Amino acid sequence: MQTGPSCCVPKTLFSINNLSLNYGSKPALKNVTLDIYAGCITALIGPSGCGKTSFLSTLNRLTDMIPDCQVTGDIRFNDSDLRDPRLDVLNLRRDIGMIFQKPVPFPLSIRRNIELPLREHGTNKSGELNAIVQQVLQDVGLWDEVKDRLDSSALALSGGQQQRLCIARALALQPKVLLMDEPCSALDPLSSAVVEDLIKRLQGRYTIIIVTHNLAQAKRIANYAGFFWVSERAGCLIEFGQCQQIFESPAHELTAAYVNGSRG
Ligand SMILES: Nc1ncnc2c1ncn2[C@@H]1O[C@H](COP(=O)(O)OP(=O)(O)OP(=O)(O)O)[C@@H](O)[C@H]1O
Repeated sequence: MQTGPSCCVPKTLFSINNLSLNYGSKPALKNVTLDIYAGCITALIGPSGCGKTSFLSTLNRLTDMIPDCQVTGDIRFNDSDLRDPRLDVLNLRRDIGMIFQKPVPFPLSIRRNIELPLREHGTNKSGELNAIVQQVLQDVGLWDEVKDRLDSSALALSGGQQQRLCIARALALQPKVLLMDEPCSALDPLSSAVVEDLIKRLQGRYTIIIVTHNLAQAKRIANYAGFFWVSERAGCLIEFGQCQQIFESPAHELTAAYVNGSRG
């Protein structure tokens, strides 16, 4: 099986130090420290409940919206304090888009799905909107499939097409980062392969952090991988490194057991 390419010169985009997260009194993440490199695909792997989604949600401050969720530790993004309470969170989420497991198009036309966030961020000229709609649909390989029905409901698209539309909608805002939470797991195998190919093509232009339970997929597309585990009832990062190293010569025995299928 092919392993993901390694990034040439790693340049830190997120620097995360001693990140912990509690839901009320229940710890979900404990002392997570790692760097995420610009332009690379980083896969987060590990068994259910080890805090991968919680970790992802701290990176665009979605955790702010969860009552009783407390985050401690340091997250630097582009050398700025991402946890600074004065930070403009709307702008942060423009820079750091999120794609969810289940595609969530708005119940609007294909065109309006992409235009809506653009209009919210101040782009209103129809020529500019049309150009962006075409560009991002081409970027996700959907243009030829939908160019004759841009004003039809997005809900009539297949699951895989809906997921590519959601990625196009995120790309329209010209993010630096895409956070992807199991973006293929709700799709049939063919659609999943199409979305996976798309993610691979986006590597280099965007920094991508993807949570996946599909180890073969992580191995195929990621440059770096982080392995999470539950230890003393909280999620923790056991090992982080180049994808090939994590899968072929893991330093930790738990990582080896997980990637070889004997644990998790
Ligand atoms: N909003 C919440 N309130 C309370 N507990 C939560 C909340 N979200 C997650 N948890 C708990 O935090 C822990 C980590 O959950 P999280 O979803 O981050 O793990 P995960 O590794 O992404 O799991 P999965 O692979 O199943 O999606 C789990 O024990 C979960 O039950």
